[in-house]
Amino acid sequence: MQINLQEIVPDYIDKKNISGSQVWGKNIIIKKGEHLHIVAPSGTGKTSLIHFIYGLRKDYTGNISYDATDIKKLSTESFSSFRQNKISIIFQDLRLFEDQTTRENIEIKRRLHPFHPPEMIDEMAGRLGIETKLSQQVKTCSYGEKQRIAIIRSLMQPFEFLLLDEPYSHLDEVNRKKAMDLIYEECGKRNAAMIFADLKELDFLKGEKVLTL
Ligand SMILES: Nc1ncnc2c1ncn2[C@@H]1O[C@H](COP(=O)(O)OP(=O)(O)OP(=O)(O)O)[C@@H](O)[C@H]1O
Repeated sequence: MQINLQEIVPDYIDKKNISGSQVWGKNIIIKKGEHLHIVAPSGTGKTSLIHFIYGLRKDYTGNISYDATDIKKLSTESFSSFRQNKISIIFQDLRLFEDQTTRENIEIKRRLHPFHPPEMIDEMAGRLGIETKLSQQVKTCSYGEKQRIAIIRSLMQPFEFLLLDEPYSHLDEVNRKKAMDLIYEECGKRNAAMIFADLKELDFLKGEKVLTL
């Protein structure tokens, strides 16, 4: 399966102002197993693009298709069930259940569409240094801890595409590296593609495909 971006331009951007963009108005194909980094300053549309690809927003011209299926033509219900096995996401605003514990937040996702056994939650929490937070309510965790919870939650389901919207903004370099290693490993297990949006190119990502908005 592949994602095709065909001449996407958000409705709120004047087409006259996209000439410098490597994404808006261009044709881009993202295939299984590929890693694409979208690097752009604040307010240039990274979140919009991620939400377009995830099917949450349709306020753009152009077409986004998964293989031959144009996502604007899918009903909300059919795209939602398509996503369950094909697309996972880490939202910039994380969208965790604040009154539930870390483990509950991750386990809900794991149970809905299992890819890993429950023990994997402990293993991943240990790798990312939040094993002591598993029984703690999410609302009492720091934002950097919440980002790690959202990362682990996103890795519980099967997927062919993983969308990441500034997932490391509150993580120090050591924790970024640990999280990135885990994400790479999990994408590798599924031969999944990764689309990663961030403000700047991270040092350890150099050498991969980078496009600016
Ligand atoms: N429906 C809309 N109408 C008008 N402007 C919009 C709309 N949606 C987004 N924008 C504007 O488009 C720009 C891009 O927003 P977006 O959240 O996609 O940027 P971003 O690159 O993810 O920013 P950040 O790095 O700060 O999170 C912003 O200036 C935002 O105000």
